[in-house]
Order: sequence, then structure tokens, then C-alpha cells
Amino acid sequence: MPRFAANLSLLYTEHAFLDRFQAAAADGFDSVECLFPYAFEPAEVAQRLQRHGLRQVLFNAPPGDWDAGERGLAALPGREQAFRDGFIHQALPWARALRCPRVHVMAGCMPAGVPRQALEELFLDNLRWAARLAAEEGIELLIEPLNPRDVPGYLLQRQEDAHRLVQALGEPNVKVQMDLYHCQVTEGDLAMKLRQWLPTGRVGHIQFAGVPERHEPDVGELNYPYLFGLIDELGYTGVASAEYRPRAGTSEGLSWLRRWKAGQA
Ligand SMILES: O=C(O)[C@@H](O)C(=O)CO
Ligand SMILES: [Mg+2]
Repeated sequence: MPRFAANLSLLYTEHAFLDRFQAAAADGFDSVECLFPYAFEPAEVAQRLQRHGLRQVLFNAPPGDWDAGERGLAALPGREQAFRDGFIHQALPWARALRCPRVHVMAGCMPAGVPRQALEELFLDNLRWAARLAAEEGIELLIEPLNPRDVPGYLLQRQEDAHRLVQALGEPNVKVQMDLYHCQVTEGDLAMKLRQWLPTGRVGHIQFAGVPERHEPDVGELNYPYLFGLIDELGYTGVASAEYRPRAGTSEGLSWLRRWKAGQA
């Protein structure tokens, strides 16, 4: 059975952020992730993890000026220093403090007038630099294709592009974050995509949500019991994280988890 984690930036938003750890543990999760923890102190988040017996499995490196529309800096010309500062002074210390083994590095949205190849080259340079620092601490970096309906203009939209870049980079601690919600919106044919990409060993983390509204996995067009079974069958031993916007209450919407666990017992 995949190890399920709860994304605390999207789940449990009925609670203040620091109280979401307790709520996730009470519902039976043993692992959590979040997007950006930087408004808090690493020690207070580490304390919540410890108090509730949780493992932090992922968070994102600083994405730049989110309110101004930035969605990552790693492929943005002119933002090299900001990316590197954020990685060294925020992402790495946070990963250390939370003993978190993975950091998602967002590429950014394509600026007008810059050829895609130049952006990819810059992305690779920044990733290589960050990957070598992260490797010294046993940390894995992830890159994630995002769908163009939610994040127009994002550099990485398709699984094949993320895998091509990870292969070109050749750093063993850089992998793909395969978000099945984004993948279904952009590409569809999810079972075949899982069969194509999981055996490569380049998928370092999975996330999921219902499509099209990004609610619970049992709401919408996808058949998650089948997909979870396939993920197991393909031998994936990593984490699968619930990254969705609950329709009406997080705990109330966890029947997909209860059903899956009952079926596995
Ligand atoms: O899918 C998402 O939105 C996240 O995993 C993420 O990191 C980008 O915001
Ligand atoms: Mg995601």
C-alpha cells in the first residue's frame, strides 16, 4: 500500500497551520508535507512533528514573489541570486531542522521573449548547483510538471519534459514529482503514464487529487482505487500525498482513505 501523506497547505485549512499537524495525526496520517513553511519558525514546526509522531516528507523551496505571480525562480533569468539565496538560507536549513528528505524546486513561468532552451539550460545549471549541495546532506530535489489551466505559462507541464531534464542532468538526487491531478488535466491516460514512468525509477514522489475540481480523490472522473492498486503493482515504495482542496471538511472527506485501508486489512 502506498504510504499516504497529507499536504497541510491544502488539507485541514479549517485549523490554524500549526494545529493541522495534530489534526492529520488524529486522522491516522503518519507523514505530512506542505508548500511553503517559511512564515513559521523551523523549531516550532519540528516540535509539532515530534509531538504528533509525524514525518515531514516534502516542502517547497522559496518560490519568489508569489503575490506578484512568481511560481519558482530556478529557470528565471536575472533571478539566479534570489534562487540561490533562498535555497541556501531557507530551503536547506528548513530541511535540516525538519529532517525532511525531499525539497521541491519550482522552475517558474516562462518570461516572454526568452527561448525555451535558454530557460531549460538555466534551470539545469541552478538545479545542478542545488543538487550537489543537497546531496551532501542526503536530500533529494524534485521537479513537478504543473497543468496550464492552474499555472499558465509554467515551464514544466508534461511528464516527458521533466524526465528528459532529470536524465540530462544526471544527478542521482534529482527526481520527478508526479502529481496525478496535474498529469490528468494536461495529458490524461494516467494508468499508461504510471506504467511508463514508475519503472524508470525517476519518480521520487506522487501526489493526487480528484479531477477536475481538485477535491477528494473519490470525487470526479478518476478511479483512484484502481490507480493506487496499479501504483502498488508497479512496485512504487515512495510516498503518495493527498494534495487536494477538501469539499466540505477534511476529516469528513477521508472516506477514500478509510475504504482503502479497510480493503487492505
Ligand atoms: O501541485 C501543486 O500545486 C504543488 O505540488 C506545488 O508544489 C506547486 O504549487
Ligand atoms: Mg502537486
